[in-house]
Amino acid sequence: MTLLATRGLSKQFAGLHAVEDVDFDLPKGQVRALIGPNGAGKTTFVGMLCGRIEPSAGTVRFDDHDISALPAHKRINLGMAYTFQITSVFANLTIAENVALAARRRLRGAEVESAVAEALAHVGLREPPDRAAGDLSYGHQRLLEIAMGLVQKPRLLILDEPTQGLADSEIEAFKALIRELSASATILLIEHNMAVVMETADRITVLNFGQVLAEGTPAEIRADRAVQAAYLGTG
Ligand SMILES: Nc1ncnc2c1ncn2[C@@H]1O[C@H](COP(=O)(O)OP(=O)(O)OP(=O)(O)O)[C@@H](O)[C@H]1O
Repeated sequence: MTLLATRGLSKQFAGLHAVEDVDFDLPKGQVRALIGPNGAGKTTFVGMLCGRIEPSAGTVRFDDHDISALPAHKRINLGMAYTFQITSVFANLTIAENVALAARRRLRGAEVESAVAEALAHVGLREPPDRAAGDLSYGHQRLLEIAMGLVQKPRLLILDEPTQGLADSEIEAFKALIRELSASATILLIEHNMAVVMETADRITVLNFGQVLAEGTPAEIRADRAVQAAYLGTG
């Protein structure tokens, strides 16, 4: 079953085709990586999926409903969660308070507390929960954001550059986390770290100049000449 689909999805910024005519299908349960050179349109594309960026043309369907006109918060209520390159944690709140805010979208009372603890344990953020989020390193703020996404028990989890700022050991733990999460959620992963992409993704979509250049398994993408030329700089 297809959980998320786009048709003809496009975005122009003052004449620049950031995303151009993208048809994209993400089956339920898949871990899909979205890769491409800097400026290929990845963040713009997911911004349109989430309702943060208004498309110039095209449609987005989620769970077979046309959500193209829905505002971002309604898409979250349908089961989409996302973390962005720019962290959106509240710096003055504690770690636990940040996750609790997200948890209250679906839970009340004592359930919030246990869900917060569970989500923090899940992402492996080993920091005191009463620490101010603003005091965390960039990488740990990214993990906190993932916990904020997870606590909402999303059906689709969109992660934009989640390993940026993480130490090597934390990246290893992150790979395991993705595999574990894929049992209960569909995942769309924008990631520059090719080891993470190759080891966690079921399939990879490659964007280049706003268009889909290739799509396939990690092995197919690794062997694709056009991808090598455009993305890896070897051809
Ligand atoms: N708000 C904006 N106004 C004008 N141009 C924009 C805007 N947002 C993105 N762009 C342009 O659209 C193109 C796609 O950018 P986007 O950030 O989506 O790429 P990306 O693949 O996510 O890049 P990166 O890997 O560097 O994050 C780029 O040329 C970028 O400069």
